[in-house]
This record gives sequence, C-alpha cells and structure tokens, in this order.
Amino acid sequence: MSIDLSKFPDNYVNCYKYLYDKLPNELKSVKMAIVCGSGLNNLADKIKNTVTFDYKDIPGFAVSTVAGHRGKLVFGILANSPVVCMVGRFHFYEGHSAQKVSFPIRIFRMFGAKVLVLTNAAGGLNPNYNTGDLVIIRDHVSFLNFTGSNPLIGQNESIFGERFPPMLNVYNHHLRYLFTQAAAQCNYTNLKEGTYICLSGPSYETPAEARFFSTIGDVVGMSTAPEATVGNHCGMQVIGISLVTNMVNQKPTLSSFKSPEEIAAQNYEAPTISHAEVIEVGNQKAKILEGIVEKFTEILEQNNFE
Ligand SMILES: O=P(O)(O)O[C@@H]1C[C@H](O)[C@@H](CO)O1
Ligand SMILES: Nc1nc2[nH]cnc2c(=O)[nH]1
Repeated sequence: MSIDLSKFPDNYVNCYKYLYDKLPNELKSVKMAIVCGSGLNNLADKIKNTVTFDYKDIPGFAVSTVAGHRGKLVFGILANSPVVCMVGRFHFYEGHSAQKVSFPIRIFRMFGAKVLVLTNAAGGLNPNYNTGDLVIIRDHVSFLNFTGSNPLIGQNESIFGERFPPMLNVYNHHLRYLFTQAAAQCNYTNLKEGTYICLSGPSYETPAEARFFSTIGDVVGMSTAPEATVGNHCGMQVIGISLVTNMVNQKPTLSSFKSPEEIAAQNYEAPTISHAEVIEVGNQKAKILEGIVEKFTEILEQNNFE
C-alpha cells in the first residue's frame, strides 16, 4: 500500500481498504477521477479492463436515488491511463450533507488521482448558448457554500488540506486549455466557457430567479460545486464540463392585468421543464462528451500532466 493509512480518519480508511483489496495491481493507483452527470452514464463506456462496484456495497458511499444516475463505481483503463469513474453522483437535494456528497472525491485522491473531471447537466442562462452545447466551467457561484452547506464545514481533516483553502484557481486553466484542444481534435465546434451557478435543488428556477442568476452566471445546476470545493481542498486539478440540457425560461410570469382571452389570442404556451428532458438530452450528447473526455485523457498522457 503506497499511503500511510494511520494518518487518515477511519471512515476514509474503511472505504479505501474495501476497494483496494478488490482491485488488481494496475488499478490500485489511478491518475484521474471522472464524475458522470445526469444522463451521462455512457461516459464510462470507453473504459477498458474494468472492475465495477455498486455504491450500496461501498462503506461510506451513499446510494443513487435519481433517475439517470446508475450508482456504480468503475475502475479501469481509459486511453492507457488508470482512472476511476463515478457513474452517477450524489446530490444535496437527495438529503445527503455536502460532506457525504463529496466523500468519494477524497477517496479518489487517496487512490492517487490528481485530475478531477466533473460533468453535469445544466440549464442554460446565457442567451448565446443552445441546448446541446458543452460549456467548460471557468468558475462557480455556489449557493450551497453561501448558505452554510460548504462541504469543508466541520473539523478540518488536515491530511487532505488546509483549514482555509483559497478558491482562486479551482478550475485549472491548463486543463481547460487542453480540453479545448481535445474538443477541436474531435471536430466539436460548440464549445463554450462560463460560470456555473450551483443551487441545492430539487426545484428548478422561477423565471425571476433565472433572470437574477443570468446576471451572475451562464449555466445553472444542482451539483459539481461541492465536489470541486473538496477536490480543490485536497490539491486536485479540477475541470468541470456542463452539458446544456435545456435553456432556462427567463420570461416573466403572466400579468394578472391580461384577460384569458388576450392571452389565448397570443397563442401563449406555458413553458415547462422536466428531468426526463434533461436525461434525454444527456443521453443524446453523452457520446460526443465521451469521445472528448477520452481524447482529453490521451492529451494529458502525451503532456505528462501530473
Ligand atoms: O448530476 P447533475 O448535476 O448532472 O444533474 C442535474 C441536476 C439535477 O440533479 C438534475 C435536474 O434535472 O440534473
Ligand atoms: N437548477 C437547474 N438544474 C438543471 N439541471 C439541468 N437543467 C437544469 C435547470 O434548468 N436548472
């Protein structure tokens, strides 16, 4: 075993040992960890020589309760590189603490992962975006962190990182650049870059909230920031990719001064959004993202990225 387990808290050690003992030597250490967002399970399909665990069997892991999140942890080889992939994640709105949601990230760090690839399905706020676009996250605004649900609250586990970590370079610039290279090599031309707004969910935004969020960010979702916060704390190089699964309605709700007849005359159709739609777009675009993530891993290997 390459790390001194006596230095780590028991819950991390139990989880690490459970996984470590079941892995072949070539997967006992990984370079990269990937988290699949809603509908993006297929990202794991390119991983070879896999060893798969059910979340329900892994000590310290929560279980996935959300449609579009398979609940499997996959170790294997992607583009000649040992990786671990969360096929489905945990969300704060499922009733888990921010600490529980981000628990796996520290386990991945214990396995040696320096690069953390976070993917998610998100609603588009920026009017220049379209459904189906991929957005490299440049930065985030986390309403979870603002409202007392920062995953680093509680005793600081100094083996992982410092008490007051800076958050000035969470989404690594070099990785973002290499991801643009990977996308270009896959002939993907709709790549955007923007700020991700993290909300607790599970309700989607009201139009007034969406107008407010559009003044501070480009996409809005219900994950990623806790994982990025913890990854940054334990010294990982983080990259986040949002898939715009829907554009968020920002039109004001109907005024009560308008009669039903006036509204009907405008052929007004009430806007709506559903998780089924989010998953469907995720499934449609997962193949493209899968190819880019594989190419990205290849480019990291070529650049000896550590
Ligand atoms: O896990 P992600 O962030 O991809 O999932 C998004 C946010 C909610 O979990 C869900 C809403 O449809 O999709
Ligand atoms: N908050 C939020 N999360 C999403 N995840 C996917 N689409 C959306 C959305 O429109 N809003």
